[in-house]
Amino acid sequence: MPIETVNPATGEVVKTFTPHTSEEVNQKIEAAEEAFQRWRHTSFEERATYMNRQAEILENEAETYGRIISLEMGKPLKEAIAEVRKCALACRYYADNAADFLADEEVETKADRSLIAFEPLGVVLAIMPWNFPFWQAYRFLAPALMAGNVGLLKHASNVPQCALAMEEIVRKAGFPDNVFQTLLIGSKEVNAVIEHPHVKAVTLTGSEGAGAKVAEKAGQEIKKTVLELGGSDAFIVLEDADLDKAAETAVKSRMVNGGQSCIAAKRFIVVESIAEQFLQKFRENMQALKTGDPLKDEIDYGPLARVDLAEDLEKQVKRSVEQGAEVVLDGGRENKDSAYFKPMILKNVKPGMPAYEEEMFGPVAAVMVVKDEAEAIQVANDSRFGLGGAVWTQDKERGLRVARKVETGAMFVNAMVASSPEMPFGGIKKSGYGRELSYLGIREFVNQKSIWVE
Ligand SMILES: O=CCCC(=O)O
Repeated sequence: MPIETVNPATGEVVKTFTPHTSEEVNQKIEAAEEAFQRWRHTSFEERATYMNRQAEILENEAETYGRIISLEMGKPLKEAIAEVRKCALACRYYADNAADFLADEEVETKADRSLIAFEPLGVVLAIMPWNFPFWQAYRFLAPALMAGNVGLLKHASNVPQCALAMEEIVRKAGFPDNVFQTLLIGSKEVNAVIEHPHVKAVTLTGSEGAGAKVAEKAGQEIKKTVLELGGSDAFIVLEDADLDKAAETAVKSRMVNGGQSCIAAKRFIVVESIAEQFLQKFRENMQALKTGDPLKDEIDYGPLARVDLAEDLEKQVKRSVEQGAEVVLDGGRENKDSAYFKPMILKNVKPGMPAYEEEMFGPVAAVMVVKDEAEAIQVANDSRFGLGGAVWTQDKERGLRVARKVETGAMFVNAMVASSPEMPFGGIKKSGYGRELSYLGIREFVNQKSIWVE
């Protein structure tokens, strides 16, 4: 795919970029390694100073960067601004806590002294997606730099301006040269970067296919990976749920980022005694959403990020309907050249249908009616994915019990799944492995070293 900015709202090619040559990439890797040899010896205080300055830049210029996000991938400007502000939170969180998270841990053994030290690994490659082009990169960047690592970003080909903007923000914040650089390369060039001896680890957020390829290559090179892949989160509505709140949140959770979020609710598993009531509210709320120009304040969702993504979603819906899914809210695309896709709700979604088995990365909700809590848990777990999920019940203890039985990296009771700097983020099954955010995230790319003194 060419590296270019295409405005998904209009289809206009706004700017094209010349990819870095392999020689340029090698120079950047060498420069990253040189930067690492100095950066690893800086204090947490010094790193935190730059990180906090970076947070200020993100907060003060949230609209400027938000506009780049909206231009490149089509999310409403207000959501893009919120995304940039969330990055500032992650910067401040790790600026405040990294020293504690990575402090030596004394351990009682028969030695005179034994401890676990956490030391940076070196150059880490981050392969990031277009859906939250700032947030996904920052949740790597903030802990990685605070730990004393340096970063190389290979961003999705449709968000080069976002990638370059982040490099610029790091520079403006005063970080030393080359601690964070963007590589303008295609996915074919990634293997050579992973192979490079200076590159010590890889983190990828993206598709299952991309994750498998990167993990395979990194495995050959014996390099650590963290993979944050797809999700098909269950949204379980039990008979004692607050249905108004559940239906309102169901829409928010399906439509977050225009439906293009790995942790968006995708499978709505509803107990039969309240299914019709829930569905009616869900449908009404979904129908009320407004679309249009991403830069307009009054819209709720913009276009999908690319026309081919809208085409793929359309095909998944078509195949599901051919196999018996019932359309209870009709939507989809108005013309074949458009990336706009109106929300849809499908009912009677059954095993074997794309809406049941695959991730639907756009505004299509799959509804499954079940007889009780036990069947809801069974259906929720009948998925290749295991990223997040939600359960709705007014009995919090029951919610907690159900949450423990659903096989995912995160469960939310009476709330939509969302990431926050304090809580670990990541999945199980085909949703990947490893964790981002929290103290667990910063410990992924460090040498957890045992030191024994007699
Ligand atoms: O697409 C997945 C990440 C979404 C988020 O962290 O809010």
